[in-house]
Amino acid sequence: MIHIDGSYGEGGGQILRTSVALSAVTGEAVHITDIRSNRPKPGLSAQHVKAIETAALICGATVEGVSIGSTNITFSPQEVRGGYYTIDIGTAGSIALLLQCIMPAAAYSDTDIELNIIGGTDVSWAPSIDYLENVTLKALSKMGYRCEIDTRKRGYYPRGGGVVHATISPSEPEPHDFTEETGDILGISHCSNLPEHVAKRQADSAKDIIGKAGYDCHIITECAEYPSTGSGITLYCGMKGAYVPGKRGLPAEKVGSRAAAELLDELSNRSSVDVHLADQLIPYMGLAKGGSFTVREISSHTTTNIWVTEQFLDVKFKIQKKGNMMEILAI
Ligand SMILES: Nc1ncnc2c1ncn2[C@@H]1O[C@H](COP(=O)(O)OP(=O)(O)OP(=O)(O)O)[C@@H](O)[C@H]1O
Repeated sequence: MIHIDGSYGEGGGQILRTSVALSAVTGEAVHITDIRSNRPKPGLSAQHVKAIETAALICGATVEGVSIGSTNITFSPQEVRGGYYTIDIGTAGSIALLLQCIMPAAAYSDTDIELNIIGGTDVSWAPSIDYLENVTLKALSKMGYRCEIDTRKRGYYPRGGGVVHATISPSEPEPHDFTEETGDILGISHCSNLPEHVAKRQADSAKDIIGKAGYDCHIITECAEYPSTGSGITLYCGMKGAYVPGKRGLPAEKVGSRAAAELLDELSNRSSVDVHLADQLIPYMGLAKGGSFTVREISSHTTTNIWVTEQFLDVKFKIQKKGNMMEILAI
């Protein structure tokens, strides 16, 4: 059994998700202690419990200590099984983060895994569903990963109620050397149960800033009446993205301009991936035992994910400076 100190590095939810994911892939049981000790409310929250339970469901794992507030769990997996699973997170807990915990192992199933997930699609401190689809999954497809996402309803904080259908097909991760991709900036600006001009103003202010920086951009707007109320914008270009959720009291123009500034910051150097994608690629590069990318800076999520991945897999990551960027290679 592998022991993981959950307080290592970033000490948040990601150590837990990556540990459970790689335990499910390798079949090695894992005991995780001091879970989320660097967060104001340590231990498992509802969305972490749901992620572990879903991982357990798809690989027939027995678990111990999986309840809200728990700081210690044991996860003992068996074989990953294909099939159709319905998962209700019950809150606006992030569907993208639940998938982060499931996706590595799901690729090792003998048949497709179909998931119908109810929860949050556009919430804070997590990738938006549009980021997952247009940045993360696009990058992973270059490594042979196969997952289709269909967002049927968006879910915003606090009610959630978003519905996403994900189909993951069997595949083996392959090494890929990511290089800078240029092109037009694309985006999706959306709102639910709010006047249509909210989505439009978010998009217009982003377009204005992006245009002044000399890029062409195409941002679609979406206005709907879903069970929850909210707004947000995701912009992307190549393997880089920026997501900003709307917030009561935050003008729609600010939401759009923040997303534009964030993406332009990522595009201002020749790196191949953005700071968030960098941490998300690590477990797949570990499984592929190879590949590389450049990024403008290394986050503590990335160094923490490297550490966790090295605990489970026979792989080493090398970090080196490359001009004004950092390069990460899996060996
Ligand atoms: N705006 C964003 N765009 C893309 N990805 C994001 C964004 N914000 C956060 N992420 C990703 O979401 C993940 C969050 O990991 P983290 O450990 O903070 O998880 P968490 O479970 O939300 O943390 P905790 O619950 O401990 O507060 C990381 O993979 C990070 O790259």
